[in-house]
Amino acid sequence: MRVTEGGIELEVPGEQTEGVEESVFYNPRQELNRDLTIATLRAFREREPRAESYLDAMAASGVRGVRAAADDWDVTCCDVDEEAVALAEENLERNDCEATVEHRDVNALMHEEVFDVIDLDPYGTPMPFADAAVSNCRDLLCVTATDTAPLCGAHFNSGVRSYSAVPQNTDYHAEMGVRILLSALARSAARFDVGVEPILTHATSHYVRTYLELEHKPTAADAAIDELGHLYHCEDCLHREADPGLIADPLETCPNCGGTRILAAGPVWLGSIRDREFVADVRETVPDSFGTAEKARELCEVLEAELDQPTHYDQHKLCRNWGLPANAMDDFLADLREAGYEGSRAHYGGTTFKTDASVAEIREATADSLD
Ligand SMILES: C[S@@+](CC[C@H](N)C(=O)[O-])C[C@H]1O[C@@H](n2cnc3c(N)ncnc32)[C@H](O)[C@@H]1O
Ligand SMILES: [Zn+2]
Repeated sequence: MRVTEGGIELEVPGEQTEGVEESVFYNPRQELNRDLTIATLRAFREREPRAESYLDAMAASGVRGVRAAADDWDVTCCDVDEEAVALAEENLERNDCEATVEHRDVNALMHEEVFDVIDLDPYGTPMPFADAAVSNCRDLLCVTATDTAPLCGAHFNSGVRSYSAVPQNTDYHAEMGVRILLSALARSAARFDVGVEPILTHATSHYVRTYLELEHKPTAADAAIDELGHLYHCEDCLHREADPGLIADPLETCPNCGGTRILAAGPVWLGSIRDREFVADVRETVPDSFGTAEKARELCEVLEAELDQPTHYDQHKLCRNWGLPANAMDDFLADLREAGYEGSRAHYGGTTFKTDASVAEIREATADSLD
């Protein structure tokens, strides 16, 4: 079947069912991910004009590589699957794009060649590719993780194995995934004296995507490790605390409700998940012609305003826990701000928000409007 995306045309094996293209080599549900990738590459090149080479490490149909090549990146597409490689070659040719195509295990390729930008887009966890990628990527590492159940603690053992960290299943599960992934990538990079700075990260429908600016310097690696810490979460009242540093000092009793059902997670990334200015640049770079332009810009806008507190709340879950009806999110946030706290929406869902107020303070600040 023929697919058009971001101004390029692809031929992929598969069928269109009810308007949705289904193919092992092309996932239409990742178009937002790819549109944001291209916008990020454009914004990043403005920031780092030296960046020229882009490795589409798991090319499949070659869609990322073709789109990057159409934008004048010096592209290498790699895939271990023979059919995928043939397809990527066809799709490059169909769009008059030039790129090097490699049929091999991308871990071997990354250990042999250095790239300015590496894009990891595997099925499931990216961690088997992290060492080769962080040590052989010069400037920008783009990573997708689709194994959200292990990342958020729903598949606990698998999460511990893949990420060498303890995830916990909480009401902020997608954000738990973001922070577990960033922690594991920061620790992988640190082993090669590389520091990571997440300049854009989002959790969207069953995947996490992050863009890490790399600095090859021991002190930068130390700075990234300084962003790690632990989270303690009360299962009874949803009170949570962030504990910076690698040595955990877990809460035994909840300071809010006195409960003892406390979950401890970590090491997680407690730092910022994006650079506000960079995200604004990405938003301004998204052209109207992209299929997901509106969604991509909206996501950037929310990310720009999102507070840096390491865990978001879900207004509906809080209200349910309190046995109170939820009101409009804007009124709820206005109450928080009126009481002197910071409050923002969060990109994890329509009822999610961030604040510097504790659960008890949120309840007090919003009580009059909810009763
Ligand atoms: C999720 S798909 C990539 C989708 C594509 N990047 C896109 O945006 O549509 C994952 C691809 O990784 C390839 N792959 C898996 N292990 C690999 C390895 N070790 N080296 C290179 N490619 C690999 C698979 O063959 C598959 O085509
Ligand atoms: Zn509690």
